[in-house]
Amino acid sequence: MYDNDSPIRLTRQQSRAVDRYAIEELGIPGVVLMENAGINAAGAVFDLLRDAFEFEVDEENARIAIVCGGGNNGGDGYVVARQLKCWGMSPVVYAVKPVGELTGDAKVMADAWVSVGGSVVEASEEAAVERVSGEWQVAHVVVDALLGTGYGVEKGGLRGATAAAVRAMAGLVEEDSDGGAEFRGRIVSLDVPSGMDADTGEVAGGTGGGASGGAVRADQTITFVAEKVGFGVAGAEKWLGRVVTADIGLPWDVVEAALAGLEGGPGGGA
Ligand SMILES: NC(=O)C1=CN([C@@H]2O[C@H](COP(=O)(O)OP(=O)(O)OC[C@H]3O[C@@H](n4cnc5c(N)ncnc54)[C@H](OP(=O)(O)O)[C@@H]3O)[C@@H](O)[C@H]2O)[C@@H](O)CC1
Ligand SMILES: [K+]
Repeated sequence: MYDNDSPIRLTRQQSRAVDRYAIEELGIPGVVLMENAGINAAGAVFDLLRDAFEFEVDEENARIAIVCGGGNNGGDGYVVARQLKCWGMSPVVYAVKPVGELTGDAKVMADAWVSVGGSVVEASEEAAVERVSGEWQVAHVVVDALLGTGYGVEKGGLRGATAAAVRAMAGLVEEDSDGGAEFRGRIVSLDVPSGMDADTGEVAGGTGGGASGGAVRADQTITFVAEKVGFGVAGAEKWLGRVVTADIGLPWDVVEAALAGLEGGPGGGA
């Protein structure tokens, strides 16, 4: 974690520039950045678990569902799963894209999770998500690793199994507030609550959601490097919950050097 209290907010382009600078200029592989992101996020999940369920949950009985998308945000989720397993927990990964169809860094991390004996429940069709999401109801922590900075509302709302998974996660909280089936867990989003546009804070369909709209309503968002510009927009706090910033193994002066190379410099949108 940085000790500078996230002094700036990053655009999507700036987030990408930081990753690219580390990979291309400094020679730090993308999987190293992803491992750092995931291990720091796992630490924050562990802290949340301890703080929220101090007297009833230990490593062996913690029920953790990690819902992974098909991009690098999903890759972070597979790292969180592996790290929590190192610490004695048995998280279950739910994958909206089959592990065999992943590419790049996310594929490396998903394969690593399977190699260490981790379990993956594949739910790449909407009906499958609806079937398995009942298991999230009894989780202590549901980790949202579906979409990060790669999603924008200009893409026209959410598609397929991802849309169903976002609806199911939103439903956990809604049922709770309606006095229906009680969800006593916490929802943690990695980098950005899935469905929120990191640049504008917009959510397709607004608060009404709809079949292809809505976003995950997180209790906590663990965001990488720095907050995103969209987090500062009025109304965004409804989706974000408490925001925690996690580093990806890059000292702050390196982040500033990466941003200095972009038009407008490191000021971001704060
Ligand atoms: N080394 C690095 O770069 C690091 C990156 N990091 C992490 O990477 C994240 C950015 O990753 P990213 O760029 O892969 O994008 P991401 O947010 O996973 O979304 C892509 C996925 O979304 C899907 N999708 C898109 N639109 C959709 C829609 N309308 N409805 C449904 N699905 C839709 C799209 O599907 P496809 O279009 O391919 O079918 C694809 O599967 C960043 O937030 C941080 O968490 C950290 O680990 C630090 C190091
Ligand atoms: K997310």
